[in-house]
Amino acid sequence: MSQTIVLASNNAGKIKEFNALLSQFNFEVKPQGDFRVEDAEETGLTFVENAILKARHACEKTGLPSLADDSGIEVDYLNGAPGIYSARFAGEHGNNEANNALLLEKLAGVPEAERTARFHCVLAFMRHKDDPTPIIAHGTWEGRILESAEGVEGFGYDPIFYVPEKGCSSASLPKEIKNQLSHRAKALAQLVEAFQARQML
Ligand SMILES: O=c1nc[nH]c2c1ncn2[C@H]1C[C@H](O)[C@@H](COP(=O)(O)OP(=O)(O)OP(=O)(O)O)O1
Ligand SMILES: [Mg+2]
Repeated sequence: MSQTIVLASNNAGKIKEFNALLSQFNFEVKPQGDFRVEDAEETGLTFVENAILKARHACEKTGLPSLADDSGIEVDYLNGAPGIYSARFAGEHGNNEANNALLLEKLAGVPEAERTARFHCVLAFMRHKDDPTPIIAHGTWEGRILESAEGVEGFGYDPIFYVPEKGCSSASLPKEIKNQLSHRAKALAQLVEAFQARQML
């Protein structure tokens, strides 16, 4: 019998990646949209708080265990912005084109060496809405911000995120490669270790 886990996200790009990344496990992972769960309010001041808020909200609405992802990009030249506000950087939540355009504009004329950035992904797994010990995992992916968009794969900031180890943007990588290298892949590997330590796998 496979256990159902709700994926506490309404982001289609993330949901696709999780489907691929989680296919090796014996869980049935269903996006919260299947249960008509709407976005939780992301009022936290850290990725960790927001991930817990989202996971708790999905547990509350469905009565099932849930996994949430709060992620974003930290740009050194902007002292860490957009960070936890990545999805709403240009104002409208989830407008990737506007977010990318604003980030390129803020970095106009900034030399390559000062364009360093990293993606963060924090995962929170909760067994139920009152779970006092959510499992938290965190992965990062180092790169820098390009001067213009490149590539059509992925989502969000992928077209303007340069991956030094591959010499191209993350939107130019086949999804299998992104899923080996990304902040999300690393966080998930950490989550799996925590599941193993708790004898959940
Ligand atoms: O691999 C990635 N490649 C490109 N961009 C990415 C990635 N991972 C996160 N990001 C960006 C997208 C969004 O601007 C923000 C996440 O915001 P975040 O609130 O966690 O997600 P969201 O509101 O889109 O969906 P939801 O909260 O329903 O999971 O960081
Ligand atoms: Mg969100």
